[in-house]
Amino acid sequence: MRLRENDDVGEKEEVVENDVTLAQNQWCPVVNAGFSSPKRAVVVGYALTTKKIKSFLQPKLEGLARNKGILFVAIDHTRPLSDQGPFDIVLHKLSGKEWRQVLEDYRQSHPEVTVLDPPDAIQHLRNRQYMLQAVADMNLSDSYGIVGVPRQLVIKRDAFAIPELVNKAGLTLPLVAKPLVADGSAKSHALSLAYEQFSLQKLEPPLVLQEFVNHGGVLFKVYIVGDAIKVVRRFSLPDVSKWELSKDAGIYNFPRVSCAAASADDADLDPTIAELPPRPLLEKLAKELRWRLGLRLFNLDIIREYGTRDHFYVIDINYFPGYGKMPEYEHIFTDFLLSLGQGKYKKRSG
Ligand SMILES: O=P(O)(O)O[C@@H]1[C@@H](OP(=O)(O)O)[C@H](OP(=O)(O)O)[C@H](O)[C@H](OP(=O)(O)O)[C@H]1OP(=O)(O)O
Ligand SMILES: Nc1ncnc2c1ncn2[C@@H]1O[C@H](COP(=O)(O)OP(=O)(O)O)[C@@H](O)[C@H]1O
Ligand SMILES: [Mg+2]
Ligand SMILES: [Mg+2]
Repeated sequence: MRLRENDDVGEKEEVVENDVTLAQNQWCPVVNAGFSSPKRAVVVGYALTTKKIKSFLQPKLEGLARNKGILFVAIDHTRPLSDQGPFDIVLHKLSGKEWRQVLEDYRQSHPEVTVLDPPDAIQHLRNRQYMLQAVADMNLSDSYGIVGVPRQLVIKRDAFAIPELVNKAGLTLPLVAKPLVADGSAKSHALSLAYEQFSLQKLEPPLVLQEFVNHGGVLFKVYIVGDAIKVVRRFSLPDVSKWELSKDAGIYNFPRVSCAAASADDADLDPTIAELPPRPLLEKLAKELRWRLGLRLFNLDIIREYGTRDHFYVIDINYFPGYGKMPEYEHIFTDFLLSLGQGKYKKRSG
């Protein structure tokens, strides 16, 4: 099977082909408490873009995986999935309707295989109208802080109507305009910052208009891998002042803000801006989102409203993000895959 390009939402596609068939049971020596015992390997079939393979499947990860008894095997797109493996886990980040259907059929016919993650749950994140809904529904507020989402408005068509719609909805400028579809294409990452009401007509729907929240130019990336959480700091868009707003600055377009954002972990920053969100708050948020979204591999972009200590906004959620940039991802990921594999064997024998 070959994946079709540009099906429903003009998706990016890059297919990696490989011809690998495994023997029915892959055995692999795992060093355990000083002596070696043969254990069945956890076989992870992967379907990833070339870019993702390069950033994620790094030699250190593969080496560590091998030592822990995890085998990564490339999925061959020219052959039926059921003829390959057998896999314990299927790890994927490819787009396209056809591929989604292949995965859904495979999940039905192979309930014993963990597909990371279910295609319909991933699909939910590909539309910015729904992406943050789960966070809004949670209404998380406790002694550690408040987590919300910026107010937003969906514009499907007719750019001329935007100023009036924004006015009616009571949204406050400046606004961030984000493409409605978040399909990983360059276009889906292009943002505009709109400072002035009538320039809003220049925007190109379909899009989401989100209130810009001043946050001191620092963003927190919260990486989630199953139950594990890691947070890093990144530089973000700078705050917008009243003075800039009064200049009627119009609209600024950014081809892609997020990928250019450097790490801010080692920067000398104002501690009131750089302090990480409280761990218990993130634990609660991640736990609830794993359940609500039905995903185990994702990250959240979180900002702290400038001038507050504990008002946070989730502005973006990404499926299977760039884990290569997450500290210690090799250990965290292999432990996670192992726990999935072991859980399954226990279930079978229990
Ligand atoms: O490529 P990377 O390592 O920057 O990872 C991208 C993510 O960066 P992050 O880890 O959040 O800094 C990136 O996150 P942002 O949307 O940029 O916040 C996306 O997850 C991106 O996937 P896609 O293009 O939306 O399908 C991710 O791209 P893919 O690697 O999945 O293509
Ligand atoms: N509501 C917002 N308020 C302030 N800054 C924002 C807001 N939304 C996005 N940004 C900035 O724009 C960047 C990209 O937006 P994001 O929604 O994360 O899109 P992408 O999916 O392309 O990463 C963020 O990393 C942040 O710097
Ligand atoms: Mg982002
Ligand atoms: Mg994103």
